[in-house]
Amino acid sequence: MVTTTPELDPYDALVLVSFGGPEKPEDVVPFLRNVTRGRGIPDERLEEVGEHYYSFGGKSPINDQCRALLAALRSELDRRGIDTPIGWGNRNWEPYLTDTLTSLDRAGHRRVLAITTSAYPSYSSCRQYRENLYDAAQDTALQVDRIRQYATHPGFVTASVDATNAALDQLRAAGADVDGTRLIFVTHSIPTAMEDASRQATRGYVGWHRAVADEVARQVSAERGTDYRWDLAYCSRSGPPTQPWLEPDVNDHLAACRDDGVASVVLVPIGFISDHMEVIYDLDTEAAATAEKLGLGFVRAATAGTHPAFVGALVDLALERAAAARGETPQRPVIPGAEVGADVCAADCCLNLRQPDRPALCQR
Ligand SMILES: CC1=C(CCC(=O)O)c2cc3nc(cc4[nH]c(cc5[nH]c(cc1n2)c(C)c5CCC(=O)O)c(CCC(=O)O)c4C)C(CCC(=O)O)=C3C
Ligand SMILES: [Fe+2]
Repeated sequence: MVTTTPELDPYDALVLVSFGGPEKPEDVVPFLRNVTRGRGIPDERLEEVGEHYYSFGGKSPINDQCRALLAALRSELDRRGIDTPIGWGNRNWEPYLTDTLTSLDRAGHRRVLAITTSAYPSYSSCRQYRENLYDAAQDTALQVDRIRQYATHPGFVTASVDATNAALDQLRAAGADVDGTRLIFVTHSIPTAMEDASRQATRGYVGWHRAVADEVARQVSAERGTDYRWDLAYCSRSGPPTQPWLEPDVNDHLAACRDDGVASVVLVPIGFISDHMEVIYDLDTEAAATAEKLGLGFVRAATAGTHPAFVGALVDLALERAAAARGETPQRPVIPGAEVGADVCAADCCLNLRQPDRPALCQR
């Protein structure tokens, strides 16, 4: 029989919702087809991205990272005496979200709380997940809610602060004078039209990243007694060259930093929660090579991964969402001056510019 634990009532199941990635070389092309269906990405870009995967044996690290996060969430729930099951479903690869929700439905679950591996507003990181939840829940009796967009939660920021400090320590151990190190916060580029749409109902994709970057830099600066300068740069641009995307590209920005007299940099990938392909290829391979060529000291800080502050924050966010679903008014921790993410998005949140009428869950 399906039961609920009081803390998570009314939810009787949790589900981790992620992007998905190939497990072996034969998966790469079908995975890329799933991701890019109807998105107008040039073939050359797809071949290029396919090579990124093949250069790592055709396997993305993202699925193993989801398994590690699931195990960490399970331990944290157990530690708090919460025995609610937690499932896992992806948007673009096995285990597919549709199959996961179908099995939860067949097992008698009714109210499911989704935890996405994407922390910011924007069509790609918010609404697209909610559209996929809508589609996946279609033939079930499930009611699916989602934890709020969480990048501005203090626990997520703590993980990045620790990672930035560790990266600065590593640079110093290698002999760099880290007082002048530039912190370069990095996230996935998106089309500028998608950024504009994200500002309709929230402070936007860029605004959220700037708030997180500012707070990480502030905490790191305070702890180390040095006023660190920071910038926000972007990776993983795709789409046709005629379409404007957020800039500067991280590689161009490294050159600009060198021209500015900077001797070393720490790249802090605040846009991603784990070391998936964008991180290990676009940053650890490509940007690291650019830095090497420029003679810049370079360390890439860890992503949140299974940092205890991050895992604890996700469980806190689930409890917060459950309290709100019960009609209570929970505390909603947020970093200073930043926006609290929405549990239930506004109708015009992160609009789908291609298919404005496509239905999505977790909105008014
Ligand atoms: C904001 C954002 C996140 C962060 C939020 C989140 O985590 O969701 C993210 C994550 C990811 N993106 C990933 C992979 C890909 N993204 C692509 C394409 C695109 N991403 C976009 C945005 C984002 N993407 C956009 C605007 C496009 C253009 C096409 C479109 O408008 O949709 C393409 C197509 C080829 C290419 O163009 O690069 C691939 C293969 C993987 C898996 C990595 C792995 O396998 O380890 C992950 C975690
Ligand atoms: Fe992407």
